[in-house]
Amino acid sequence: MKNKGIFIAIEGPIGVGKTTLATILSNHFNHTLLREIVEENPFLSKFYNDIKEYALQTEAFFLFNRVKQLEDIEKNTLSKSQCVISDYHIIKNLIFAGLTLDKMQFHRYKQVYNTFVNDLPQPDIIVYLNSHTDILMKKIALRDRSFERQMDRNYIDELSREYKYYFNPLSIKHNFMGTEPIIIEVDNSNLDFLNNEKDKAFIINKVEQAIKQLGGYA
Ligand SMILES: Nc1ncnc2c1ncn2[C@@H]1O[C@H](COP(=O)(O)OP(=O)(O)OP(=O)(O)O)[C@@H](O)[C@H]1O
Ligand SMILES: Nc1nc(=O)c2ncn([C@H]3C[C@H](O)[C@@H](CO)O3)c2[nH]1
Repeated sequence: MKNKGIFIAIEGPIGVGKTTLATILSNHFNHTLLREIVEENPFLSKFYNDIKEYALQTEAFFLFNRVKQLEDIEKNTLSKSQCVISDYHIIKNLIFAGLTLDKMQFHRYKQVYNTFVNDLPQPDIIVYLNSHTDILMKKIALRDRSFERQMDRNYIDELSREYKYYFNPLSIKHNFMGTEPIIIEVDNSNLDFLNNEKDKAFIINKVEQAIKQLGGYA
């Protein structure tokens, strides 16, 4: 078992069920839950009204918040051999920024991203969730966050496509700063981790297997 705590991240497009699954897993394993900030981002509702105009501020805010959260989690939790389950991976900054920034902005943003992310803790295991766009749109509508009410189906479609690109097994090492986390890819279009015990046991078992592979204890 490594000296540091195991770091597990859940990723996938908007509304796929990251926070739901991260909460279930952190309760099951009794690990620290790291949740992304959402409502605290002062640009998000303006961003959804005018993506081009507010993209740079929005992406910068998300990036620096996540950098701070991950620095804190390294100092206060992982370095003390405690495990963490996070409802995001910092790679999502690149995935979103690649869609929302113009070419020159994205080029500069990537330089800043690389500078900061190099020193941050990297997850050992990533659960990558994906679902059909129809299902994502339905979940987003059911959750009914005010700033997501006009969510563009094409935006969700493009995001899902970008996620597939970033999580393509052939480009993992390149896209994840040279690291090779264990990736558990699950299409949860027809799974319900929250209400169906069999589905919940299925995903917990997958994570337990990955932890064993790392030589750790769940
Ligand atoms: N397996 C599931 N079956 C049915 N509904 C689900 C399931 N998982 C999550 N939900 C519901 O879908 C909505 C989105 O879930 P959640 O907030 O966990 O997604 P998320 O990926 O964290 O979203 P975001 O990207 O916006 O942070 C919530 O209303 C949640 O209750
Ligand atoms: N533009 C942009 N960049 C990000 O890094 C990012 N991370 C999350 N989000 C949006 C998606 C959900 O509406 C909501 C909750 O995930 O916040 C983001 N939007």
